Amino acid sequence: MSTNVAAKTYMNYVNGVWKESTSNETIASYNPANKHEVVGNVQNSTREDLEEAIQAAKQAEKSWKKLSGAERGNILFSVANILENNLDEIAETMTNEMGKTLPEAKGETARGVAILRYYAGEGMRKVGDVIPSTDSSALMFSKRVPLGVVGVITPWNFPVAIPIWKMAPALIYGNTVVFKPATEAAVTAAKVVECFEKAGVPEGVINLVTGKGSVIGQGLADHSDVNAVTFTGSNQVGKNIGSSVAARGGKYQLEMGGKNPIIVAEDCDIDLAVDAAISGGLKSTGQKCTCSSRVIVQSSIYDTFKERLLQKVAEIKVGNGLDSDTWMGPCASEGQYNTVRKYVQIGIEEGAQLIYGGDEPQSDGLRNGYFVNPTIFEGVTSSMTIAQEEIFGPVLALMKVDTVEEAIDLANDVEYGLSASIFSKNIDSILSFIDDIEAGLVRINSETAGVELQAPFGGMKASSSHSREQGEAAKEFFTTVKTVFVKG
Ligand SMILES: NC(=O)C1=CN([C@@H]2O[C@H](COP(=O)(O)OP(=O)(O)OC[C@H]3O[C@@H](n4cnc5c(N)ncnc54)[C@H](O)[C@@H]3O)[C@@H](O)[C@H]2O)C=CC1
Ligand SMILES: O=C(O)CCC(=O)C(=O)O
Repeated sequence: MSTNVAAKTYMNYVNGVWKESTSNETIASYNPANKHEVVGNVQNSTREDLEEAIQAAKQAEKSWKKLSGAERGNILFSVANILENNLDEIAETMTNEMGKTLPEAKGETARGVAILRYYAGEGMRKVGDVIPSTDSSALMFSKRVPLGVVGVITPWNFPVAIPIWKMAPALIYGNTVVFKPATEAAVTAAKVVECFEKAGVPEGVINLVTGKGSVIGQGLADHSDVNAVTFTGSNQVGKNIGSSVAARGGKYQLEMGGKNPIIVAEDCDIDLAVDAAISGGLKSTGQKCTCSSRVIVQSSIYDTFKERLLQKVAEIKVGNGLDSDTWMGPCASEGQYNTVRKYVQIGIEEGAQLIYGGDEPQSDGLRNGYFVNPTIFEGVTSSMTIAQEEIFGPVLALMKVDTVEEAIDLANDVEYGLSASIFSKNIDSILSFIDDIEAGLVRINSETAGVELQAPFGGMKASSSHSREQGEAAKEFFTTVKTVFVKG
């Protein structure tokens, strides 16, 4: 464990108090644009720390759930205002900590504000239905009630939006939270939790415990006082969490990987499709579960599409996300950088043709960061590893097909089913795509990435545990239903 004394050390937040871990150890969170810069040190927490947080959350739930939805909503409105007032600082921390460009980080933080306001409003909306009883003198109704303590385990790629789209609905419906963020974004997470503290969220209602996934994340999954766990991250970790929570009868929700296709049909607006492949595939350095990674193009327009794509990709400026002319920042960590390099090598070895990138930018200012150039392969077939596995990097695989039917079959030929898009002006192709594509997010003439907070979000197949997040769908996960029968 390295502690950099020059960088600030961030504490856990347990029962309304910022406190050190009982381990007396911290973990450094590095700037991926400059691997020598420590953005902050976070607590390397122990199971003892976690136990204290879970018990605080359990205790706090008794009075938190007794507040009216409107009262809880007022507190979330306040969190939203405080986050908005601190937007620039939090966005800058995000860029420093995980590399996405400052405009993207600001956009994400503003989205966090909007999500908080959306769920604050939910506090005033209905939590049940009156159902006619067969007994005419009885009143029967359903009432949604909180689950109890919710464990929130989040990744580094959306360090503000993902924690907030899990914590805000958990809280508004009366649950309390123990939040374990990815270490690569834990400083940003601490700043988000500060907004909840400043808004007057009562002690124990939200708790932050940083540390290793195998200790704190698994500890949440295993603990019988944690009634539900919501997770976003890799498939491997997600599946383990799901089985651990299920084994003790808890509720779980997993949002995991994608291998999202964009189909480019011969009748489409090619320039729009090129822009969508670039924006959907390479923004955030390809580190979104909704990123386009397979570009499936009809053969009659393949050469034109490829030529325009190569022209546009050549204009991309890779650099530090804080620089105003940077379009694409670094990979978020050394591990992520190594993963991208590994997949580029596998692509070459398996016979795909590398037609752009695959290397690092050569500028002196970028040597200390985890930068890679945007990368394009062609001649990719469905059996290749780079057509099947989530890379989570700026790598596009071009695949050629003769018909839209063939394109849809190819698009479905992966274990994932998160997001998928088609570019076409033909209504028959569009309708077939809507019906036949195996994806939770179906996008027509629009890139695969892009999520609206008021709509259900989640995937089919191995991409999720089949529940949905965000919008009204969140109510399904964060509450359970009582059916009440009243007779005078
Ligand atoms: N679907 C998505 O949005 C994301 C997908 N990924 C995928 O996962 C790959 C690896 O990224 P990682 O950051 O390592 O993801 P990860 O799945 O290891 O980490 C996600 C969260 O789970 C926690 N965690 C790790 N091991 C755990 C364990 N054994 N028990 C409980 N919690 C645990 C982490 O600390 C973090 O908070 C990426 O290359 C990408 O393919 C990563 C981040 C987000
Ligand atoms: O595309 C988005 O805005 C959300 C993506 C996401 O949830 C993720 O990458 O984990």
